[in-house]
Amino acid sequence: MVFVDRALVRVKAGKGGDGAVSFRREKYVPRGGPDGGSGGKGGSIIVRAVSHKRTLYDVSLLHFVEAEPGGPGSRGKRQGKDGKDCVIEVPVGTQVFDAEREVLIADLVKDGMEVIVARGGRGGRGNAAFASPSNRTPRIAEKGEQGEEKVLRLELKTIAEVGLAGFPNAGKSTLLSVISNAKPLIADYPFSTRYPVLGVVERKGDRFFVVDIPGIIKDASKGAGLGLEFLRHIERVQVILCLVDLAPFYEDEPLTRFRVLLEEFTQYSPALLKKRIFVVGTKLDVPEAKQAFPSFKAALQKEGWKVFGISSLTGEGIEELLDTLQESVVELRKQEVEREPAPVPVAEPEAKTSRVYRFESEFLRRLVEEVAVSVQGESKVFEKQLNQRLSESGFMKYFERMALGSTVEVGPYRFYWDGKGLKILGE
Ligand SMILES: Nc1nc2c(ncn2[C@@H]2O[C@H](COP(=O)(O)OP(=O)(O)OP(=O)(O)O)[C@@H](O)[C@H]2O)c(=O)[nH]1
Ligand SMILES: [Mg+2]
Repeated sequence: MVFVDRALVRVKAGKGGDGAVSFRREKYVPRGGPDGGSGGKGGSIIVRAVSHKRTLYDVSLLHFVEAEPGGPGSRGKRQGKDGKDCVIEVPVGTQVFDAEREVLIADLVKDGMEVIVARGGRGGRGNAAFASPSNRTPRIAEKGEQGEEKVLRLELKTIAEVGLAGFPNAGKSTLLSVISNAKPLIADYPFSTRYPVLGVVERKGDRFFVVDIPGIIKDASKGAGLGLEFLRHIERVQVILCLVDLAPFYEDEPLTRFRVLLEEFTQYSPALLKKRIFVVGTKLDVPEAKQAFPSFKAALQKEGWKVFGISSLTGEGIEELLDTLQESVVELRKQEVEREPAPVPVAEPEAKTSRVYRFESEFLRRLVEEVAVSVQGESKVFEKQLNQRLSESGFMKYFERMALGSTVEVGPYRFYWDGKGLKILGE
């Protein structure tokens, strides 16, 4: 598998089909009326997140994607065929940007989430639609509308709760192989891991994701080693484990290596330091490592760090580490729900064209459900109460950036934005 986490692709939605000019021709009807049908709608371009993909490699080879045009209208008021939508599948965690305007269109953080990035053009009306008492034989029909066109920048930022960071050879991949289903490459030479590897830890009826990234060395932020390129993949984790090899094969002291690691984090993005960070001394089965551990731990504890000692070989300390990790993950997940609203996909600032926005927000879904249950099918009352609650919760401002007529999807509910509030969307 070739790992690629960025891609640029130009997309063009299908043109709408042209409307037809035609007149009814039947025996014994000398001058039949206009019967030219409308053109079909052009296909749209959709970007969808799927869990079985791990890389943007194939997408990066696409360069240009175009959806099918709508078919032309024809006689007998027959409408043209709609063009097929074109779906670009990307890994979960892909952010979709409009490259020309540098705005985030969507952040596809869950399996199955999708966004329409370019809408197909509307079909043109046929001459049947133009008949009026003053013009019974219109010879005009509309052309189909052009499909939207965009340049997309796709950027994959792995979604995982826990990230493993450390110098090359620290034992990151070995730990991942012991605690999760992943089978990463393990080797005694530096930079054996060349791209992020995701593993699932299943335990005590729960599961969480851990991502292993290539080793980091001094001056990585200036391009040394594999550079800080891959730190992007721990930007979204909740907990970072800093693995420090305590076996005596390095020039620097373990403490020094830990500080270098923190310094490289700072260079990349100070936000990383705001995450929960645990220090993990590794390879305690090696006698020298075992010996070095107490003073290493004491020194860091004095500064307020939480420190663990493990051996992936014997399993020492692993259960204790996992217990704490799981507690943290559960706790931080709860906080996340409380911290909402933080809707995704992100609405564009002052979007001009209407589109479908799917909000994967637990908070919003609950709010809609509560109102729905309380008013029991009275749609006018439902809309009124819903919009009131949305204003109170501060959610309304997200919708205000959308173009008029945009569709808003929340769980199984669909609405449209009428400029002031959400209205229920009938099929
Ligand atoms: N004795 C001992 N050796 C270990 C332990 N964990 C890892 N190793 C060895 O250390 C070497 C490096 O392990 P990896 O897991 O590949 O290290 P890494 O941090 O993923 O390295 P990079 O991918 O290069 O950054 C391998 O030879 C492992 O067998 C451990 O707990 N005890
Ligand atoms: Mg590795």
